[in-house]
Amino acid sequence: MSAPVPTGSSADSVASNPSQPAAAAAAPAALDAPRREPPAATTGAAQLAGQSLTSDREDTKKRVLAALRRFPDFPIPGIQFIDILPIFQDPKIFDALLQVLEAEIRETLGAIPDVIVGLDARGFLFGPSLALRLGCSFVPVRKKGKMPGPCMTASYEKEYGADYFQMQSDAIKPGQKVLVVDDIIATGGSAAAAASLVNQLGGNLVGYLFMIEIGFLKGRDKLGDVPVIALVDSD
Ligand SMILES: O=P(O)(O)OC[C@H]1O[C@H](OP(=O)(O)OP(=O)(O)O)[C@H](O)[C@@H]1O
Ligand SMILES: Nc1ncnc2[nH]cnc12
Repeated sequence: MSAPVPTGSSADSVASNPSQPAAAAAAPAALDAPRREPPAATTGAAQLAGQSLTSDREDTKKRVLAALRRFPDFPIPGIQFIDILPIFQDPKIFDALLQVLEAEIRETLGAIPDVIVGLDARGFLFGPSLALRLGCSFVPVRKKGKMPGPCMTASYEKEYGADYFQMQSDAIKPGQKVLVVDDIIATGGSAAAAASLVNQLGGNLVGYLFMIEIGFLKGRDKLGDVPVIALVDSD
């Protein structure tokens, strides 16, 4: 059942799976190049650049948290609804968000997925943009009855109700690496249903990505043993 979301927006935690390898970005050195330490000035510059990337990322998380609006008792009594739409009204925040999400995917997965699966409807707001940045496909999971042709269906329960998700039966090729993307993970019911559809289609689920995690609902416990990236925790 539902519990109200705390009103505070203090923490800005990344909930990446720490067991995953970071993407090694450095290009391999030429085989016949002599080995030598980089000059101290280069090391210092690289460190500064790294620090600046980290602080940019923390800054983006703070801006995302600050942009959220909270509405009590929507869509039903007892739910505090987190409204993400202001993020998309500000192109600077939206762009910074995409940049950080892309970096989180590259670092956590260490590879680019073949397909981003976005969940109806708010996963459609940024899933296709992320797919373009990564150079991978975008495939939607939609609420039942919206798509033509043969579809697979999964029922699920979420924080404020129950519903059915569908995917077109040929949307994913067997073995494709799939990342499930959505705006918010609350109870995890929606994301778990999307994962079951991906599995039914023969996809290889490599992880999940959320902008926001409502941590106290412990939705990630439903998601099994793949990396779960959540940019900020709303608790
Ligand atoms: O973790 P859960 O408890 O499953 O809840 C999370 C889901 O709920 C919201 O979608 P909603 O079904 O309200 O659809 P919408 O995007 O069309 O508003 C949200 O966008 C997630 O998809
Ligand atoms: N509290 C919440 N706010 C916004 N979207 C949600 N989806 C599930 N729970 C939600």
